[in-house]
Amino acid sequence: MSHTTSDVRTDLLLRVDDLQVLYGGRQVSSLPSLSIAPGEVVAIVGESGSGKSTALMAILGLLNGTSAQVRGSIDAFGTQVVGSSERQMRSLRGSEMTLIMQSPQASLNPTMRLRTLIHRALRRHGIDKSEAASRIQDAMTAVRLDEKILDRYAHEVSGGQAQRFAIALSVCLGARLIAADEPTSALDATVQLEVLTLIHRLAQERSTAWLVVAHDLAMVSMIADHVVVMRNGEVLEAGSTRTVLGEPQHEYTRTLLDAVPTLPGEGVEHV
Ligand SMILES: Nc1ncnc2c1ncn2[C@@H]1O[C@H](COP(=O)(O)OP(=O)(O)OP(=O)(O)O)[C@@H](O)[C@H]1O
Repeated sequence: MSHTTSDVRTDLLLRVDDLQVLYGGRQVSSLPSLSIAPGEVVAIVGESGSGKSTALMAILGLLNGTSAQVRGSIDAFGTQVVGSSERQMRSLRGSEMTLIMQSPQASLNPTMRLRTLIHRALRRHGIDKSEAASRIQDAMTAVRLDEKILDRYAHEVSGGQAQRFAIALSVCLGARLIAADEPTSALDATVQLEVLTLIHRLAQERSTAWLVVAHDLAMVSMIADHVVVMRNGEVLEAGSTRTVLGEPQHEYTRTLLDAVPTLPGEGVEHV
């Protein structure tokens, strides 16, 4: 994941250099270097307030035009996110890269059936009806959800189903990078494992890249290829998950690891 400026990789979907986010002159998040290629899962971990979500929001361009001061370079799909207009970012978000929230039910419009939501999203991105039907079928198969569920409203599905639906929506739109902010925190343990398995499978089978914010290292060890450990707005260590979690260099990472109870059962291969 780390690189030097001479190390040019043409397959990268995302490349971040010297990112800093400040509010009122105070640095709340920074990422010196991060890159993601197709099929890679990168996790940003750290305790509450360490700056994980802020980094994710900056990468998605969601801090552009806010009181946040964003410095550095974020190249997403060849577009420079820092300083981009909301119009430019909108065409990128929802097609090339999407965001999955902790609780998708809260962000899904409660007055519409899931089928309407998915059709509207596809229409907004210029996908016609016949193409939409085949994309929906493909995405629902990918996330292992029965298409019948599309006749329901968001409040009529479980948290796990809603999260799968949110992922299906991203798949439908053709997202090559899915950013996810604590995608399993609101789910119970068995369902968490199902969603992690799904993330892992989409990365493996469809080369979907993932940037996942998490505080749960058990989850990270199951799905992530690379991990970035943050504290107080700074990166403490970063590298392959095997190295960072297997031989943590920083006392803080060891503390986070000590806080992991036991890894939940099988279902996903450990990286
Ligand atoms: N709009 C804002 N204005 C001022 N400070 C902010 C703003 N948004 C976030 N912060 C600050 O930035 C810091 C990092 O917050 P962030 O939400 O990125 O942390 P986090 O690691 O994702 O935590 P959590 O796991 O609790 O979501 C915090 O100190 C927070 O108070």
